[in-house]
Amino acid sequence: MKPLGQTVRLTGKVKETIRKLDHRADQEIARPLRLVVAALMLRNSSSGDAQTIEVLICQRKPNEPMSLKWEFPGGKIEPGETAEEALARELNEELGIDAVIGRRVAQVHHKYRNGGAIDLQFFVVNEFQGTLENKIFNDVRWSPLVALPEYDFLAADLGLVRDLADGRLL
Ligand SMILES: Nc1nc2c([nH]c(=O)n2[C@H]2C[C@H](O)[C@@H](COP(=O)(O)OP(=O)(O)OP(=O)(O)O)O2)c(=O)[nH]1
Repeated sequence: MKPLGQTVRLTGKVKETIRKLDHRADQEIARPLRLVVAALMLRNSSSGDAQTIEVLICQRKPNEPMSLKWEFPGGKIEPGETAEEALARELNEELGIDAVIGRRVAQVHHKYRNGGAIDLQFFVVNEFQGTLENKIFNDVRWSPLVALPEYDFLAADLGLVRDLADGRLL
């Protein structure tokens, strides 16, 4: 038996293997799958005879990660919450409204380049009480569905944005 405190010499290959394992463990601990919910808040707008469906979109602040990208209002599900409860809470915190959460229309799994993965569920919101207030965003706008691809959306949203603009989802 070696006495305690004696240094064990590791070969370069063993050191490399340990370094890789450590690195993988760090990533898994630091970056669990984030469960996120977001709202497709819809309204009808009419000009003349034409009816357009508009959706509420929000721009992230300049000092946040993924700054100035556009997204749909929402956020992470907290422990003990259902997806609908989490979304109602987020809409209240971000926009000051009491929303009626409608049907779930899409679910997206996305891996960001920094290694973070998200599971994103989208719910329709057609009804809410209260006055919309921008509490945390750089900008908040109603956009016609067809105009959504003009905005610089978060990568995880791009497929959904295309489907909404092409009339494939709603
Ligand atoms: N609300 C919302 N989040 C989205 C969308 N698309 C998308 O990739 N996300 C991501 C951005 C965030 O990483 C995460 C939402 O978490 P969050 O609302 O708590 O925002 P956050 O920036 O504080 O997140 P984090 O840095 O703490 O991870 O989901 C979207 O359309 N809406």
